[in-house]
Amino acid sequence: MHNSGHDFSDDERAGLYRAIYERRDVRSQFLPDPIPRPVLARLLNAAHHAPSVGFMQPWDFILIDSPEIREQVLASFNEENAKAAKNYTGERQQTYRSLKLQGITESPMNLCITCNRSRGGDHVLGRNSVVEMDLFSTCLAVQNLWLAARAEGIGVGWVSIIDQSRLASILNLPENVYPLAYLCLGYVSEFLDKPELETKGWRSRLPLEGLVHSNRWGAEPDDEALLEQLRR
Ligand SMILES: Cc1cc2c(cc1C)N(C[C@H](O)[C@H](O)[C@H](O)COP(=O)(O)O)c1[nH]c(=O)[nH]c(=O)c1N2
Repeated sequence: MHNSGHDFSDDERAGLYRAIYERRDVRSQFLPDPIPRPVLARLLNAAHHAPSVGFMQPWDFILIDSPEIREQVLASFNEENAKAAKNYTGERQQTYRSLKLQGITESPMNLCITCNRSRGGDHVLGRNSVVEMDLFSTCLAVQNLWLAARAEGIGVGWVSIIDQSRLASILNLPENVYPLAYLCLGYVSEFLDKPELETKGWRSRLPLEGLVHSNRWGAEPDDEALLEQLRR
């Protein structure tokens, strides 16, 4: 059968999967080396080629190198992180406190990807029933950038332990613009083999076979051949 969409070479396909499997959330391994502008432009362009509801392209990219702004963001992180630590007790809390959950000042740059909730006007194609579709679209821009960064040898860390309204005010965001992702970017000393949360015993990857259902929630697929592949 001729399949003209099957036009990735084996190497190209392997490269894409490699970026997917070897992408990591980076917090501790940042090097101070600046990101060359052509590389940064490629990452932003990768993000800008994400799918978006009604082709809304709700994202903007705030490049942050100001030490003062980063210190303000870090202060919000420290406050929110102290609150978050109180959700745990005993050994779990000790483990939580031992986790490094941001690289705001060590990374050579921070990037906030925002979602402009009113871009495209009142009626965006595909956003009529579920208004959050713009946020989901912006998440895809984040993931595009994250994968492209991996292929460029650049680590990305997502810091969500920040008060969003404080972040919006630090970055001077207009009313309709939501600070969707606060990211730390930079070259790294290494990409870890596994998520740090797994290595540190916080949580491990769930078996995929238990997450695949057939037609209705809870019904295990009776496709043994597929299940066997999923167990690998
Ligand atoms: C929306 C969102 C928000 C956050 C994260 C991720 C995502 C998708 N992650 C990273 C997260 O812990 C990590 O992705 C998982 O542990 C899996 O590890 P790898 O990304 O595969 O290395 C993350 N990590 C961290 O150290 N501090 C944080 O605030 C956050 N916040």
